[in-house]
Amino acid sequence: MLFTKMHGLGNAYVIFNQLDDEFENQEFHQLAKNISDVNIGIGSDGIILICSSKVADFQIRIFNKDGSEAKNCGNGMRCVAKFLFDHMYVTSPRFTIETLGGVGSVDVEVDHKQMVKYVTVDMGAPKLLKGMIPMIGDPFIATINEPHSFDEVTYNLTCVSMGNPHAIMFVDDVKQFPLENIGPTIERSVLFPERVNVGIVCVKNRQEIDYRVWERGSGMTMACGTGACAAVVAATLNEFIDKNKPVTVHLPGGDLTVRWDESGTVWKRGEATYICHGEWEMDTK
Ligand SMILES: N[C@H](CCC[C@H](N)C(=O)O)C(=O)O
Repeated sequence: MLFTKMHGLGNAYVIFNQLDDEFENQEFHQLAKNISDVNIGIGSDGIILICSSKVADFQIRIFNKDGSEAKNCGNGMRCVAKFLFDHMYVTSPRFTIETLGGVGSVDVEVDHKQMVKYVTVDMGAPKLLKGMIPMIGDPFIATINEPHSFDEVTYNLTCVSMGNPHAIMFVDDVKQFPLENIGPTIERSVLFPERVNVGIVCVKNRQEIDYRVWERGSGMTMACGTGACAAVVAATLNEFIDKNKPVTVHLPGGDLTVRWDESGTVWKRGEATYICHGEWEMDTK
C-alpha cells in the first residue's frame, strides 16, 4: 500500500490515500501502532486515511501512535489539504474535509511552483461544557482555571474541545515545566472518560503565546494544531489575550497563527511539508 509521510511543524503522519486504492478489511488500530513504531514500522505520530465522504469533499480518519482513533487533527488537516491540492484531487483552493469531530473547510495558498505552502483551516467552534469535553462533573458548566490535584500537586485546568479534548494549564516557562511527567497522569485521569490531550501555555503578550503538548495516544509531539486552537481559546477565556485578533502560537516545531473570531469560529493557518513517499508491505506484522 502506497503512503506519503508528511508533517505539520514536526507533527508527522503517514498518510494513505484510500480514494483510489483501499485497504481490504484492515484492523487500523494495530496497523497504526505498527506503522508509527520507528523500529518495526516507518515512525510517526500516527496515521491518516483519506477517504470519500457523503457530507464533505473528503473524509479523513486519524489514528494516534497507540492505535486509538482521534476525532480531529489540525496538523493532519493541513497535510491532507496540501496532498489533495498538489495531487490535483481538487482544483478549487477551498474545499471541505470531514473528521469524526465534524466538517472543516480548508483554504490553500500556493508558492511560485503552484505547490501548497500555507493552509488555513476553519476548525469550527470550541466546545466548553464538561459534558462536551467530555469531563466528569456538572455537564452544563465549563472548566475555566479550575483546580485539580494530580500526584498531590494542584493544577488549574481550562478544558476545551476542538472535536477532541484538551486540558490547558498556564505556566511561567513551557521549557522548564515537567510536562513529560505530569502529561500522562492527566491524560489518563478518571476526570476524562475518553482521556485528554494535555497542553501548557506561557502567555508572552496579548498576541503571542508559547505552547507545548503531551498528546493523547501519541505522547510528546513537536506540534498540535487542535491544541494550539484550544490554547488560544483557553487564554481568551482567562482574559490573557483578546478575542478576534490573530495570535502567534510558538510550538517546538514552529509557529501557527490562530484566531477565535466573533462568530465563534477558530481559524488556524500554518505550513504542511512532505517528508517521503513509499510502499508499506502489508504482510509486515
Ligand atoms: N492526539 C490527538 C489527535 C491528534 C491531534 C494533533 N496532532 C493535531 O494536530 O491536532 C487526540 O487523540 O485527540
